[in-house]
Formats: sequence, C-alpha cells, structure tokens
Amino acid sequence: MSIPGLGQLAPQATASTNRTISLTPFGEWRFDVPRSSTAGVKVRLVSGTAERDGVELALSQTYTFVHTMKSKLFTWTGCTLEISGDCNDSVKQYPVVEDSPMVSYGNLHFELQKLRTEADTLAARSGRRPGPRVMVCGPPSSGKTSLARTLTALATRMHGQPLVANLDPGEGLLSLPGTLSAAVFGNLMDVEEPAGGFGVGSTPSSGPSAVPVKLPIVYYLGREKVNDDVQLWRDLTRKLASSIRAKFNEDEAVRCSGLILDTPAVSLEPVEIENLALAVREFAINVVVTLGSPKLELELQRVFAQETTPLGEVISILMLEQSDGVQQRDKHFAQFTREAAIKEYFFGDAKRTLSPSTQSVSFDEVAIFKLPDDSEDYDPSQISDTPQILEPAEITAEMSHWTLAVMNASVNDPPETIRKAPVMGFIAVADVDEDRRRLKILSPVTSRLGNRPLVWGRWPEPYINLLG
Ligand SMILES: Nc1ncnc2c1ncn2[C@@H]1O[C@H](COP(=O)(O)OP(=O)(O)OP(=O)(O)O)[C@@H](O)[C@H]1O
Repeated sequence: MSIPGLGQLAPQATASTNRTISLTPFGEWRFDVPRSSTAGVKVRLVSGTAERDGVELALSQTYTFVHTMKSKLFTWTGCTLEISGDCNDSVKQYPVVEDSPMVSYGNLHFELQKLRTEADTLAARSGRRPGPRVMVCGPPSSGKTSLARTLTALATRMHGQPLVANLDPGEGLLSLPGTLSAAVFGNLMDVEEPAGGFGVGSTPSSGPSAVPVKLPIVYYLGREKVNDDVQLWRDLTRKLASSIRAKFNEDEAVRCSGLILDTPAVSLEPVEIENLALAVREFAINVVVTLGSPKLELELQRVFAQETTPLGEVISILMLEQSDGVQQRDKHFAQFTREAAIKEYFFGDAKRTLSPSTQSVSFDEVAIFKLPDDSEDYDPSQISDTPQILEPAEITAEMSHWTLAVMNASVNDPPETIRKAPVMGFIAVADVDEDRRRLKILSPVTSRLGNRPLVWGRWPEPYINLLG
C-alpha cells in the first residue's frame, strides 16, 4: 500500500494540467495514457537524466507518449520532468535506494557485461565462447518484457549487439502477435513507441524511420498461447534457436554480446516448466532470471541441479523482485494494442505514414493454407506424435479482415515445410468477392505474391476493416 508523502503518491485522477515533477535518484514516474487522451501526453526532460526501460531521453526534447500506453520513466541520478496532457500517473520515490528493484536489474546488467567482456577477450585470443545467454521468465505481468527491454537497451548503450528473442506468441517482438522472433539490437531503440523499440515500427518498411530498423527472423505459430499448439511452439522454438546459433557462428560481435530471451508467462504447470526447460537447452541459456516467483526459481533449480550448458557452463538460476509498478493490462487493452500493431504494420504511425499496396487477386492465383480445426480427440496442450497438418483453405467471406502470414517457402512444398518456414511478411484480406472469385488484399510491398504460400492462423484475430 502506498502512503502519500512516504515514497509513492497515490494515483491521481486523469491529470491534464501542465506540471513539473522532480524525481530523486532511482525514482520513477509511472504513467498510463488512457484511450480518451487523443493527443497523448508530452514529456520534456528539463534537467538530470531519465530513461524508459533503459532508453535515454535527450535533454530538452519533447516526447509524446500516445494513448493506451502504460510505462514508466526512471532516473538513476535524479531529474526534473515537464509534463503536459492527459494521463493517470504516480511518482515512486525510494528514500532507501536499495529498495528499488532497479538496483538488482542494474547489477544483473553489470554481471552480464562482465561475461561479455570475457567473451570479447577470449575472441581476441581466437576463442569462440559466446557472451551470456539470459532468459527472463515469470508469472503474468511480472515485468518480463520490461526487464528484457531494459537489459537490451543497457547492452546497446555499452556498444553491445545482443540478439533478442521472444517466445511469447501473445505479443510480437518486431512482428505481429502470433509469432516467435529474434533480431540483433545493435543501435538506438525508439523511446516513444508503445512497445519501446520492440514493436513493428522498428522494422524495415517502405517509409523513413526515426531510429535504425532491425531485421527480425520470424516464425508463425498463428495462436495466442503456447498451449494452443505446444508441438508447433516447440518445433518453432528449436528453429529459432538454430537460427540464433547460425548467427552466433557468423558474427563475432553478436556472439560476444550474447542473447536476451523473453518468454511466455507461466504458472507452475508441468508442461510450462518443460517448455522453459526446452528453451534453456535449445538456446544454451546460462543465466535464468525468474521474476517475483520463488517457487518457479526453486522448480528450475531442481530441474537444472545436475545440468550444465553444452559448453560446460553452470546454469545460474536467480530470482529478482518484480516491481510493484508493473501494470495490469486487461483484455480490451491487449486487443487494442494488437489492433494498433496491425494498423501500424500497414499504415505506419503519426511519425511515419506508410502506403500499403492494394491488390486484387483471383482465388486461383493464391495458395492459402489454414491450421486444422481443433477436433474433439485432439488436445493441443499435449505433445503428440501426429502434429496438426496445414490444410488448403477454402476462400470464403469469413476470411475478410484476417491477417495472413506470407511464408518463405514455395506453394509446392509439403505442408509441414510451409508450416515451419520463416515468415516474409503479412498481408491483410480487405475483401472477399465470392461471386467474382477475387480477393482484395493489402500488402506492405507492391510486389506480387508469386508462388509464396499464405497461412491463415487463429491469431491475431481479425481486425476491423483496414480500408474502412
Ligand atoms: N515500474 C513500472 N512502473 C510502471 N509501469 C510499469 C513498470 N514496470 C512495467 N510497467 C508496465 O507494466 C506493463 C506490464 O509489464 P511487462 O510487459 O514488462 O510485463 P510482462 O511480465 O512481460 O507481461 P506479460 O505476462 O503480459 O507478458 C507494461 O505496460 C509495462 O510498460
């Protein structure tokens, strides 16, 4: 519970007055920009230093945080912020700085930096040991993605080029939801983007970008939750791990910076622990961070008590406190965020307008596959010897407003190959004319689909009419 005047101000009703706040070292300004705030909230760093999940704000520059964004600005040194616009916010100060979870997050970063320096030193002597491979896991809303983002930003600030990967299909990393993906982060991240540099706005597009773009490798699960198709999630996790090994082999700077892996929220279900264990083994993780769950820490310590990485390293399992500032996001918020990501993928955002190409294609020109309907005797949360096979999809009006994945495969490839192929991009079905047997599609690029197969998953669910 927070006591005004003793550390944390109680959240205020939506505040719209222009105001100036001062934060002492390790203080946080926590904010939630409501949907009603069309102009968002504007923030200017007047003095000191401040950052959002590790990405620094420039002095005197005005930043806009758009509506339905929940986050915080943090300061190591103390700062003054000028704020205008509507948002719900609160200030958290730490009279005893050791009480801030950022102390342990910062210490973790410095330990990881030591391992990166060791890997660098070894590389100079022609050794090939990678830098730290750290996995962040924990219960829902424990701050996993925020910590992964902070560790990434802090590493890039020290000229590192870590690989960052996401195994949570509920939210995409540099991609739409429903995917597992990874990319090298070697430069500035976008402080204003709702996803803080992890969103689709930081990927290549047909428009100019304020920050250098990242090139992700993406696999398509087409489901919201891991348990909706555990078998495929495990197969794609293995594929992603293999892509990361290949990147480590060819790029010394990336290898020395290591990996930061974000994971789906878990309770303590045995299948979830097995999934985390699979990720640890596949990605050769040597540092596992559990956020706010001593039980998860104990369970993973038990699983890995006798195990080392393939390189013979100890697998360190540590628990860090979760911040009491982590904000809950209800299903409406999550849906709005997904829809905003889809819209941004095709149309850009306030800073960068994109013009997707609208194409009319005949039903006979496209090969669309769909995930099979869940049959009564199929339990998607169980590993099965007979994985679900893609089926050719019948094109009907039901497909309108869905986003389909364009697979980096040939339409003549076996369904199993198509299903596990990397994703080239997405198209949205704007309209289906069953009488004329034609589809109207939106594509971020003007080129035709050629013989690329499309996959119609279950996630993200259909968006409102993008052309409406
Ligand atoms: N200290 C904080 N103050 C204010 N907001 C915060 C703080 N830490 C995290 N948040 C916000 O809380 C929300 C949830 O955090 P985050 O996404 O990191 O949790 P998560 O564990 O990854 O969630 P999920 O289980 O849904 O994947 C995000 O909007 C994030 O920006």
